[in-house]
Amino acid sequence: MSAKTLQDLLADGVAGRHVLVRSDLNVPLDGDRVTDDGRVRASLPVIAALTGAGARVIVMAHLGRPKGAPDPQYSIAPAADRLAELADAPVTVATDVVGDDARTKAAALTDGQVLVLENVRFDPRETSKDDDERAAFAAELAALTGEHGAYVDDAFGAVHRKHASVYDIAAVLPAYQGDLVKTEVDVLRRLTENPERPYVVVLGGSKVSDKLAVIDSLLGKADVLVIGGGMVFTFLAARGAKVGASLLEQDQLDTVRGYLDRAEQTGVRIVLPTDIVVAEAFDRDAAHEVVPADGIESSRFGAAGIGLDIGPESGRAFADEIAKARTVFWNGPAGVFEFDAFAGGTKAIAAALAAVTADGALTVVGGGDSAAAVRTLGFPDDAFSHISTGGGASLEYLEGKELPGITALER
Ligand SMILES: Nc1ncnc2c1ncn2[C@@H]1O[C@H](COP(=O)(O)OP(=O)(O)O)[C@@H](O)[C@H]1O
Ligand SMILES: O=C(OP(=O)(O)O)[C@H](O)COP(=O)(O)O
Repeated sequence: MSAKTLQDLLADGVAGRHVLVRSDLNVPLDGDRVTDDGRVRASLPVIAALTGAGARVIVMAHLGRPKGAPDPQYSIAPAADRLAELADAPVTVATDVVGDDARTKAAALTDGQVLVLENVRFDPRETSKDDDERAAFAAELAALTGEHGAYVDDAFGAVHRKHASVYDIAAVLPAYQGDLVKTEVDVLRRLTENPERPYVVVLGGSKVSDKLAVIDSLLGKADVLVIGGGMVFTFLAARGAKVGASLLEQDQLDTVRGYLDRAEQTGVRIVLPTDIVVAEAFDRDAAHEVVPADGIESSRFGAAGIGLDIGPESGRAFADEIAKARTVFWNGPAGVFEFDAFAGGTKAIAAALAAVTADGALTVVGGGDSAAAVRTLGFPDDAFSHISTGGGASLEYLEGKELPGITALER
């Protein structure tokens, strides 16, 4: 069965009804300053369509990965405040998720107003592996909508999560797909259905354990896998290099060796960096130097050195690969781009992607931080064919995996 859409909900009529909208407001912060508001902006059209039709909108979203309890550094408030600045409708913010404040403010909503709940991950049941716990939390979220509530999933970046506010809630309330999810899926479908070749996938970032598994399936789909970011060190270590204090998934070494072997057998090229920018510490002003990728511990920082970017030679080699592509998907910055000294690799990739886009290739940049990276490095959104709000979600879609947030709507 195909999912009902926002248009179906609008046609049913929403005036006076409470509508729970799951948005992805997981924005990068510097203290309580939003450094890239792309996800907030992407969530606005659905909220505006609903408020414009007289709905009482309750937005639920997560921010970061708190440990299932309130934690001020992960408060949704900065993202919600940004939403309040950008939205055409009046926006209030609750100080809890399903507690007294949320219930009181939800009940007080009038037509066309918006309430943003505190970070849904402040409640441990949101991400629980226990179906009953998640269902109980979903029921409490649904109860905020009173009698004729509805649910809209517009959080593309979180559709790969089997969480209460993404998955279980769709079994409690009439559920509809938001336009953002629909648009994202429509673009990604073009990458899975007969992509023009060469098809290059560029991976990086820090959610290494989440994203390593994707490589297995991409080996059957892409022609070239270009790997940078925190993911690189598990590959370098799998080939026998010492990686100092860099990010390393020790228990994935055998898996990665398997990927390298399979790539060789199947003729897919895995392109790894040949040089690395190694730093004394994970810090904006840390001393740093460029060393060969197989000699990370040969820097003056020895085994304490941390690889925070690919080196300039690797940046050029990655750009060359991208220049030959007709289809490119990129998720995950090549280095810690938030610090100028370690943004070179990400910049080289972004520039190569922009050039090949201008040359007619289909290019998709996916992920909260990847999108933030290209914007903070000064690339306009139209330098790429599409900037997706979801990194892990896009990758799992490209893998052909079932996405709980999408199947829940099709039930
Ligand atoms: N070598 C590295 N070591 C540690 N962190 C890294 C490294 N390279 C990139 N990163 C970090 O990865 C983060 C983004 O990763 P991720 O969340 O996986 O990407 P996205 O949000 O685009 O899916 C950035 O904050 C960046 O600083
Ligand atoms: O930032 C997100 O994903 P992304 O970094 O893969 O783009 C989404 O908000 C999901 O967050 P999560 O990976 O903590 O579940």
